[in-house]
Amino acid sequence: MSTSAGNSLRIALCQVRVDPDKRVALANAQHWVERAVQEGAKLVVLPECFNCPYDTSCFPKYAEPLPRPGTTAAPCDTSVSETAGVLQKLARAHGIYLVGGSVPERSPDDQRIYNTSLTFGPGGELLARHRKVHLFDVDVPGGIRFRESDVLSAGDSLTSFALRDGIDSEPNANAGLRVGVGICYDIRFPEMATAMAREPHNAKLLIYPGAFNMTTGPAHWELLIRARALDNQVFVGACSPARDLSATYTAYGHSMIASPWGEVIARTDERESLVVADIDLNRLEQVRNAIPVRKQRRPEVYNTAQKAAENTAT
Ligand SMILES: O=C(O)CCC(=O)C(=O)O
Repeated sequence: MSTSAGNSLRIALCQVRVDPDKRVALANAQHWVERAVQEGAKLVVLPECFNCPYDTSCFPKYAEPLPRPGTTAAPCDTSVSETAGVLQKLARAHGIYLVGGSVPERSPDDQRIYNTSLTFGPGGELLARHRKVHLFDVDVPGGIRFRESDVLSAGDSLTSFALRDGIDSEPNANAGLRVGVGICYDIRFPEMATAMAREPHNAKLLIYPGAFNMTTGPAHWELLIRARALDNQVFVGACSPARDLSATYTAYGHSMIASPWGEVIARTDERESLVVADIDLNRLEQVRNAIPVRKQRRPEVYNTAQKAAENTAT
């Protein structure tokens, strides 16, 4: 069966276990990406911090300098970034789009550390680099306290990439489809998803490598994924690490994909596993035509600062 035919694209989320040994974690990620390829996936996703324990004390130690888009026509220098080299090789060997979860990045420019996602295309080209925009600084009494900003710096831009023609030398009906990328806590910010779903990005699929926890996961993970899908009428895929009770931070798991109708079309539990779904763009158009909220917006009403000024003036 063709998996990028018609108006449909097969995507897979790899809910992998993160081993504290980076080499083992990379080998395990490779194993699961290859399983996703066997399932016919053309766009494959890894979770947040898939090569490093999600722990601020680990980020500086695991951080690598990463390439920027436009600088990797040649193979990534694996002596500089082992992780980028592995991701690039996998994308090229299998002719897939690979959203490489996220990893701690040490910027060669300012030595700051970012939580960064690299996306490679089917030719091994680096298509996108997203630095997490919203850092996870929270304090939930009796639940979880975490402060990414103790060691991480925040990115300052939105990220999307487009699928090109000719995956596997087949004409790709999804050429031009734009995919937006955010990282974990970024999903809590509706304006960010909406900005990616509007021009000039016009993303129809939003991907969030994430690692919710045992306090906020059960409460908010599915709700946020479905909400971002429904309010923007887009597909949303959110990919978590598998739950590991021996880790200092226990990931919730439950990677899932939601449709523009706001329903979950594929999901898993907390174990190491794959989530596979066909993203049907005809379905997206049906939803947008049936309930045309994107055309019915009234931004002039929502601009409350301007409204207040107008009311004062009259
Ligand atoms: O928003 C949440 O509850 C979890 C966010 C998180 O774990 C992260 O940003 O890494």
